[in-house]
Parts: sequence; C-alpha cells; structure tokens
Amino acid sequence: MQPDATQANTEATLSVRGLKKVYQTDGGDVEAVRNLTFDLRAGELACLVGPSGSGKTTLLKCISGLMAPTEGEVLLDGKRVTGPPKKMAVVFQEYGRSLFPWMRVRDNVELPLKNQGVPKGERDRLVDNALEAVGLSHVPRSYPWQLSGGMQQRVAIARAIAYQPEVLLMDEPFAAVDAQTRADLEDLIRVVWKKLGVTVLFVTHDIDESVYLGERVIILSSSPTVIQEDIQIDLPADRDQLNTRSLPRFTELRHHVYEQIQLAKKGHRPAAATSGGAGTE
Ligand SMILES: Nc1ncnc2c1ncn2[C@@H]1O[C@H](COP(=O)(O)OP(=O)(O)OP(=O)(O)O)[C@@H](O)[C@H]1O
Repeated sequence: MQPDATQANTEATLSVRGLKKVYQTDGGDVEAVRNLTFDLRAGELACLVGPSGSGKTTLLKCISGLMAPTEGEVLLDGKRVTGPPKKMAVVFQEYGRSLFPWMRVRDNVELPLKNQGVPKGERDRLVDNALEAVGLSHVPRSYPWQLSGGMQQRVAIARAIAYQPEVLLMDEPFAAVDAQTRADLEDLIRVVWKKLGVTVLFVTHDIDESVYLGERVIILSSSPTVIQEDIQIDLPADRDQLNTRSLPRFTELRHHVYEQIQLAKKGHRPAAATSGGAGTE
C-alpha cells in the first residue's frame, strides 16, 4: 500500500509525501512526476533507479529544495523543505561543472564551510578529514583540471562530506567515469557512508550499481511517475566487487530490478506500490 500522503513518518529523516511535479512549457504541461511517497530512515543508503525520463533528477531537485513541487511536500526531520536545507549536500554527475576551476582542491572543498561561517581551525580539520576519506590528501594544492575525472569526482564527494550533511543526494555521480574508477568510487561511497552514518539517496541508471551499493532500491515507473517497487537488498553488509557480485542472490536481485525496469518501460503500472521494503519473491 502506498502510505497516506498526509501522514508524515515521524521516525524518518527524509519524507517525500505525495510529490507531484508538472513543468509548464510552451508546448503545454509536462507531468514529470505524478505521485511519489517514501521515507528514508536516518543512516539508510537507498538507490533510486528508473527508465530514462522517469523523473529522477526532477525528484532530486525537489528534495534538495532547488525546485518547488507542484503538489505534495518534502520533509527533512519533520520540517518542510522550501529551499536548499543546510543539512543536505548534493553531488552531481558533472563534476567538471560543479568544481571551480580557478580554485585549488582544498579551496573547493573548503568553500561551503567558509560560506557557512565555520571558524578556520574547524574548517581545516574538516577539510583534512574529508580529503583523507576520499584518498586525496596528497593533492590539496592541485587545480581540478590537473586531476583525472575520477579524482575530480572525489573532490566533489570530499566537498559534500566536509560539510557534514545529514542527507547526501547523489545524481548519477559516476556516469562519466571509466568502469574501474567507478568500481573504486562505489566502494568509497560504502566506506564513507558506514563511517559517517549519513543518509544517502543515490540516483543511478546502472542496475548492478544500485544492487551493489544500496541497502534498498526504489524503482520508479515511467513518466508520469509513481513508485514501481521498493525493495530491500538483503546482501551481506560487507560488500566487495568480486565476491558480492558473484553471489547467487546478487544475480537474483539484479534480474528482478532489471525486469521491473523493463515492465516500467513498457508502461506497466504497479498494482499496489510498496514502500519501506518489500521482499522480491
Ligand atoms: N525544465 C523542464 N521543463 C520541461 N520538462 C522537463 C524539464 N525537466 C525535465 N522535464 C521532463 O520531465 C521528465 C522527467 O525528466 P528528468 O530529467 O527528471 O528524468 P530522469 O529520470 O532524471 O531522466 P534521465 O534518466 O534521462 O536523466 C521528462 O519527460 C523531461 O522531458
């Protein structure tokens, strides 16, 4: 059952209630998202997958307060989001555009803390810790354009975690890096997530990535979007690229998610959307 959109879950860190987004264009209204309701508990790592154009980016923009929904609401710790909340950080796919090329790595990571008025000593400590967490302690004085794509994305991740967000939103952050770097960054996210206890919502096109990374996978239908399925990923918490991906359960889960996305692409709507973690069998 889809939970009542009017009932906020008081235990959730992030609540999306009856979210609808209609874009007004010269060609008429585009209903990108029809009705989305789900909650993320504190410290959860959930992946969001869905067909192209199903409204993943639209949803993240509404959650991060960059865009107002047409109907419904987003609650962070029970408070309605009406603009970018302090407790949230976003990492986008296009690291090249999100880092300032004229600023050194360290200054890029430090900037949001400066803007927030964090004192210098505390800023230095947070930046040092974040650079160490992403394995970039050795390049603080480099400029972003002197680094590889994967390293630049690490800088963007360091900037987000230095900010100590309660919720970290990631919009296809690894889509533009090579496969080997991507695998390393996936593992980095799991390490950082466990270490910091941050709540993560990770948007990806990649089904294997969603199953490997997530404790939970939320599958969106095709547009106008509702939740197609919301499943718990019951893989061992300690994951590694070789062993986890070789598990029979990994294969079962990825088949299941793949099938659901194929159904969504064909316009199949869920009979009764689940929320908060249904099994797959
Ligand atoms: N600014 C906009 N104005 C009008 N329509 C828009 C706008 N942004 C997105 N849309 C439409 O809303 C729908 C959802 O788009 P969105 O980019 O959120 O989907 P997505 O799932 O992130 O797509 P992809 O997986 O291809 O990145 C699409 O039909 C898109 O054309």
